[in-house]
Amino acid sequence: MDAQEWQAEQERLDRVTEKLKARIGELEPVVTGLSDQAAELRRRFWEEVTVNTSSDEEFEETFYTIKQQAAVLSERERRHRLLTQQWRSLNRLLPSPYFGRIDFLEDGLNLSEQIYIGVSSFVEQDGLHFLVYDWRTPIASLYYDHSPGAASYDTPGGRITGTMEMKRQYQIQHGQIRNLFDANVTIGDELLQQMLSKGADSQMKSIVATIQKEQNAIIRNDRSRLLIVQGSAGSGKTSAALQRVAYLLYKNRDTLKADQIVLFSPNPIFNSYVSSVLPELGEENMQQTTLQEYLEYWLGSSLRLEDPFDQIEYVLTAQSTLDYEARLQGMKYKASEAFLKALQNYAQWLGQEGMLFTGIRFQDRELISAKQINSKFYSFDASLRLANRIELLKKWLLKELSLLELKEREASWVKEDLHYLDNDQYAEVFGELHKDREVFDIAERYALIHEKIRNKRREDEGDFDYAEREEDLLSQKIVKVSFKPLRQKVKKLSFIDVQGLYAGLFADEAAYREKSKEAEIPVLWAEICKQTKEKLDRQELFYEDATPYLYLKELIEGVRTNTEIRHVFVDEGQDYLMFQYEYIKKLFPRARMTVLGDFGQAIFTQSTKLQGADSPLVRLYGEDETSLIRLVRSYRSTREIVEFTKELLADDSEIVPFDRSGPRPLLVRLEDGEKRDARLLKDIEALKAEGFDSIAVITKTAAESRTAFESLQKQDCEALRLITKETVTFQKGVMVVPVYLAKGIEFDAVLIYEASPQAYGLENDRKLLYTACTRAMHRLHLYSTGEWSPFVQALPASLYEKGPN
Ligand SMILES: Nc1ncnc2c1ncn2[C@@H]1O[C@H](COP(=O)(O)OP(=O)(O)OP(=O)(O)O)[C@@H](O)[C@H]1O
Repeated sequence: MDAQEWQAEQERLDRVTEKLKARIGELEPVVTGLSDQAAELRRRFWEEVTVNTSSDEEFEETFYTIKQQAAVLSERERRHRLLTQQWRSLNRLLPSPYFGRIDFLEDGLNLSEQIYIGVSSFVEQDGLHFLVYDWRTPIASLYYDHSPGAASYDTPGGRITGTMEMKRQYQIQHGQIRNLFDANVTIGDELLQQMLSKGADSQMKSIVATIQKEQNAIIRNDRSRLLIVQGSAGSGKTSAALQRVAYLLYKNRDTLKADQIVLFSPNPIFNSYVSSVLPELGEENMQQTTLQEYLEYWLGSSLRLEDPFDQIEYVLTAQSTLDYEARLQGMKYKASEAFLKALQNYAQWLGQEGMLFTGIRFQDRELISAKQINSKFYSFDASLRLANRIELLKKWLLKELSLLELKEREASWVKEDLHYLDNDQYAEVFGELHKDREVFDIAERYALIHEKIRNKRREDEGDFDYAEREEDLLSQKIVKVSFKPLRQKVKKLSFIDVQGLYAGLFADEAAYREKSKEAEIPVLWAEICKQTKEKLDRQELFYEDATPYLYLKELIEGVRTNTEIRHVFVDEGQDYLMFQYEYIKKLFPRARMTVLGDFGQAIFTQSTKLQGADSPLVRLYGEDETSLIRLVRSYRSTREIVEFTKELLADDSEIVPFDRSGPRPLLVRLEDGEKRDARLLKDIEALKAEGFDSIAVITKTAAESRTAFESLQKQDCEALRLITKETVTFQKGVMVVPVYLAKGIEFDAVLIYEASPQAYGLENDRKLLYTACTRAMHRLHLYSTGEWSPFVQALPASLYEKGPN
């Protein structure tokens, strides 16, 4: 770029910066002023209103003044919100107002427009000229989708075609241009190079300046009900998902609020890792949760749910015994479509017989027995759905409770209780007996007049039957309060013994066949039954039982839904079962779904393929409503690391490294654990000295993490952290972490603690090792105290260096 051109750009930047400053300066007093005004207005609300009710006209006038005052206040508050938002986004623009420019000549026009793109828009005072365009505007997609030449973009009014004459990128800091690139093919590899060669951070960064074309397609996809993104490790799935949230919030800003979007994350630490991207883009965070949290919420507190991390820990660490085999078979079966069908058949069977209820008890007495409930239930029209009959049953129970409550008022314990009431309860009843005495002066005056007009006195404690009425009311209250929990239980449908019903499926094989009409029963069914029941007897639930349990519950009780949510994002989507997708779909009937995942990283026992003809996910909403986007470029790791990790996968997954170079992965074999730890610590020190400050020692399991942590600590490793499933915030530093908790996160350097066949020997371990290694951005080391894992042994020697011991 010649100096003159650079100079011209800097001058333009200076002009924009000046205008930004001026606008911020203008807004500042207005923003603070408006805020003070609104507060003042709220404080003095009643002073501005003269309440006069002496005549109808006065009354009406008072009413209108109040309404007017409220409208003024709400308008001030709205204006304040808008201006504050504007003021904030201008402040965000100030240090670096834009990152891109395109010159676009629209067909049919003879003058090309210079379009500068930044994190939000900045318009001249005239309201017509955009000094900066928000990256989410339709025209800005030119920047992401095209290189100079013929180009087009879509607007709500149709497609605009033309010619892109130039595409330029900027790195601006504190109002100074640090770098300028004229890009001709994709969005400047050079800028991307610079971004990617930086160190890992404790928080994910926004990528708006360098979004790639295929990522832009994900971000702006508006068509499908279900968008599936299958992308290799480090291809920017999570990044694209977060920018997509920002895009949706911008595009639908009048109708969509951040809390109408939910992101399902793989673990709590990931939540913390991604939580700053949207605020950085000036948007509020969407709701973030884990499926576990959701399942626990809907299960209620009666059952303790195993979490997926304990489940995977069991799978990875337990010995191969009959119990273990049965559990694995159980997990597989309980995730299958056959089991889903079995539950549906079971629900049908329950329509005819076998429902289980718990009686309604009160003070050691059975008010309504389970048998009564049962016969009432089966007295309803058998053609009605289970859930509808349950609804009728609930209504009936509430009615019965009202009748019983009425009777209960006469019970001797109620009379007893009357003597022990406190003053507050009396005061409450007094208030109720005098409830037609108004609190406000105006209203009381009105009531007095009314009394005179109707010539009817209001009731009073002077009345002869006051004491009797007081006692009645108090008794009524006492019983009502005692019955309240019963009513609540009925409303929550706790009279259905769902736990018993679920356990009932696991009685014995013959019963199961009858209830579920299932023909193919797992070989170790007896063992599976025993395990499931034992767990339930302890008021616990295996993780694999959680979704089927809730599914059965909903078949009986009716589906619970959340109609507020409009967009659901599922990250690490390969780790969810079809059962769980069905559940999420039902839970959020008005939402569109975006599922992001990588089958190469499917480390849980059961997983869902996201693409291909055999992907069950496509059946969720049907092919017509589903789009699939594949990402194959990997941005996280250096070329050498990607080439190494790619070979770890047995299939021919297409994974293309971004061309950023670094040292080849290092393999270090040591005689024993002690030597390995010493070597590892030395390497950590060397990596720190090189400037890397996010270093992870990755183990296969949590148990191994703990051992590694303790033994490394003994050797005096400073500030080492152990990451467990309880860890909720992600910080930079040196840490020991089991691979399944490092999902979705990245580190400058990754050290695989033990890459021997004992750790990664079975076919199931392949993806674990792959997932662990793909967390590395710049350096990857593998250590072993024995042989190398067969997956490492199979790699061509040209892909790695062998370290000195
Ligand atoms: N267009 C881009 N510009 C700059 N950086 C990018 C871009 N796309 C991805 N990256 C970077 O690549 C890294 C990986 O991105 P991200 O975590 O979104 O990938 P992922 O596909 O979700 O990975 P994984 O499945 O392995 O967890 C991040 O550091 C991200 O900032």
